[in-house]
Amino acid sequence: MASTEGQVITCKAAVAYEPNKPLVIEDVQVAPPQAGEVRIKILFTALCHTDAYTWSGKDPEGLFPCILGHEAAGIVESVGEGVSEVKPGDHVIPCYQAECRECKFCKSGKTNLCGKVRAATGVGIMMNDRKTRFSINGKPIYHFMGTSTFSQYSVVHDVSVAKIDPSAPLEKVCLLGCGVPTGLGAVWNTAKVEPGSIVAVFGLGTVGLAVAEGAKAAGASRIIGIDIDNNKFKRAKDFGVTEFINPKDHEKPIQQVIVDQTDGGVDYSFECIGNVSVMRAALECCHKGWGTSVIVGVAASGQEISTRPFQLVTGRVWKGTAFGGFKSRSQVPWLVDKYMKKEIKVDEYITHNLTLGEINKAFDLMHEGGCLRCVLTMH
Ligand SMILES: NC(=O)c1ccc[n+]([C@@H]2O[C@H](COP(=O)([O-])OP(=O)(O)OC[C@H]3O[C@@H](n4cnc5c(N)ncnc54)[C@H](O)[C@@H]3O)[C@@H](O)[C@H]2O)c1
Ligand SMILES: CCCCCCO
Ligand SMILES: [Zn+2]
Ligand SMILES: [Zn+2]
Repeated sequence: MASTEGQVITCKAAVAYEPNKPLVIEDVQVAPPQAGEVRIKILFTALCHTDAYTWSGKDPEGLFPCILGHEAAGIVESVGEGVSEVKPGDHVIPCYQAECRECKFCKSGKTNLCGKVRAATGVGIMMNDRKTRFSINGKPIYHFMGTSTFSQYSVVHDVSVAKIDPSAPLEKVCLLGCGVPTGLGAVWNTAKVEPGSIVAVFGLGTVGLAVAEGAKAAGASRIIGIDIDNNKFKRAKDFGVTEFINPKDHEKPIQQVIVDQTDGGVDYSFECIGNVSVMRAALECCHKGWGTSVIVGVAASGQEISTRPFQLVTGRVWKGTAFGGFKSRSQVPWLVDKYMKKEIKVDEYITHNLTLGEINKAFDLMHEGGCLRCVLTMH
């Protein structure tokens, strides 16, 4: 039993007090887990663009002050009443996409979404008492996405914790908390790309590269990478991209360029940016009759997509994905096992390693073209 069980833990955390203001490393109090909750010692966390999106203030669900972070790995410190699937000492990955296995969503067999704790995680609190477990000298600090991994300790719902192989390197598999599974799953679960398919990937960041890796594993015959930064192509080839198009090199709309180069359009396309104009292009570069476009990027609140209805009437399919359609508690352990068997990449997505104290520098790096994922050591 941890000596801290049942105690308030004071630890370091990066607090977002206001949109776009630097994160502040503070001594934060983390209350013990209540019923159905798990307190995790976060050892490693990566940064994702969705953290930056909320930090920017453009996310209506963004509440301040809060502790961001949702792509991490750690060890269970203590559990609340009724928690049976994890115990202190277990190696875990916190999951912003919960999996209760009891709600209408979990039982539908049609989605990886789960409704059990969303009403709380969407407003930065915990289900049990609708309060936060974080505070600074008595002042509450909101949770984020039910994970808040930019803290040395965090409290999450038990349905949002995936128990993983304890031999897996936490400084690597923390990436299996968001971006990499999202890209792989967009291909394997959401689109179900078949061997021989022609695939277009818009945006060659971590998510887009994971889409390319997933498409290669699915046997795609061509994987066309589209990015406005030419420097992305060289590295993208290592992930499976076979051709590269920079929209800036063409007068014609990018969807027309792709249609012309693929005898009528691609079988599958993936938007991995969060740009609603590109989402339209990604749909319209798909083949008439069957082409399917998957929206992965997170667009700013209030943004809307548009196309001519005839694009869909003539057979194109427009869909989206959250966490790549993976059921978190069930499939994150499977992804960790695939990594351990060298069947999927993780190391290759990590371009920088910093410490919690350097988190603002890490966010600056994230906005630089050369950064895919930066992993922070939390202790
Ligand atoms: N749906 C989900 O579950 C989920 C999960 C993780 C991330 N996301 C979202 O996916 C998106 C991508 O994440 P990421 O970490 O790979 O981001 P990233 O910023 O690292 O990559 C985006 C890439 O798009 C390129 N780009 C920008 N504008 C472009 C344009 N107009 N045309 C072509 N290329 C363009 C950039 O050069 C960059 O290479 C983000 O919006 C993120 O919030 C969604
Ligand atoms: C729930 C869909 C969006 C999650 C984005 C995580 O980066
Ligand atoms: Zn993310
Ligand atoms: Zn559920």
